[in-house]
Amino acid sequence: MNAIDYRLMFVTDDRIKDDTLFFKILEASLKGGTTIVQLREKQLHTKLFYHRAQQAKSICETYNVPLIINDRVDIALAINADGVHLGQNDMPVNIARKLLGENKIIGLSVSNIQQAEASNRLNINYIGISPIFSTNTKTKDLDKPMGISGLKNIRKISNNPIVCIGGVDEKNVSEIIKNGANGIAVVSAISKAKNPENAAKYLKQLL
Ligand SMILES: Cc1ncc(COP(=O)(O)OP(=O)(O)O)c(N)n1
Ligand SMILES: Cc1nc(C(=O)O)sc1CCOP(=O)(O)O
Ligand SMILES: [Mg+2]
Repeated sequence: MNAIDYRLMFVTDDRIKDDTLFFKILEASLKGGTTIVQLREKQLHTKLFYHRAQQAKSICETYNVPLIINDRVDIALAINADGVHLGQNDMPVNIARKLLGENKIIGLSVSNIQQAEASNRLNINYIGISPIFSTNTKTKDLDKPMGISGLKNIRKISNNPIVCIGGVDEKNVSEIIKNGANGIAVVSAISKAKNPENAAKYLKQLL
């Protein structure tokens, strides 16, 4: 697998139901310099998720940016996505790896130091510190924010690239990177911006 650029992960916003707007924002984020996209749909039926994934893949390919799928290994396989992002309660990493093969990206959420330690023994490509700060975007199953001190502790022991998610915006991105993260993952900082392309550009400049 080529080296993956984890600097700016745009996580799509499943609050946006209108497909035209959804893909307009995705494309704007790519024009602004998003380096990797995570398609996250918590409510869509499988068929609609699959169609969104297909269209997202074709857009990402135009920009030569990898696309990973949140939670759903089956959708990732169906569209030949570049990988998946898994949480602690999603499909076990070893099974996902068997299904996807060695050349796909697997990201895993970690919310404490024990999970970060355990993740060193897994065949993954990056960890997502989840959440780094508080967020209104995800309301269910959200762990306590780890903050910069949590990031520092995990940086000391982790063998994996680190991507931070949760409440990340232009005000805190520099501090996150200074303290050892390889990248940030954002929903609202791009999807809720008046101009998503400029928002992505600005975040990218700060990285
Ligand atoms: C980069 C990144 N890190 C963490 C998460 C959270 O994943 P998960 O814990 O599975 O929660 P859901 O996103 O599925 O609600 C993430 N999506 N991306
Ligand atoms: C999808 C997701 N997972 C999180 C976790 O901590 O597990 S926080 C989150 C949403 C992040 O949205 P925003 O950039 O708008 O704060
Ligand atoms: Mg999940």
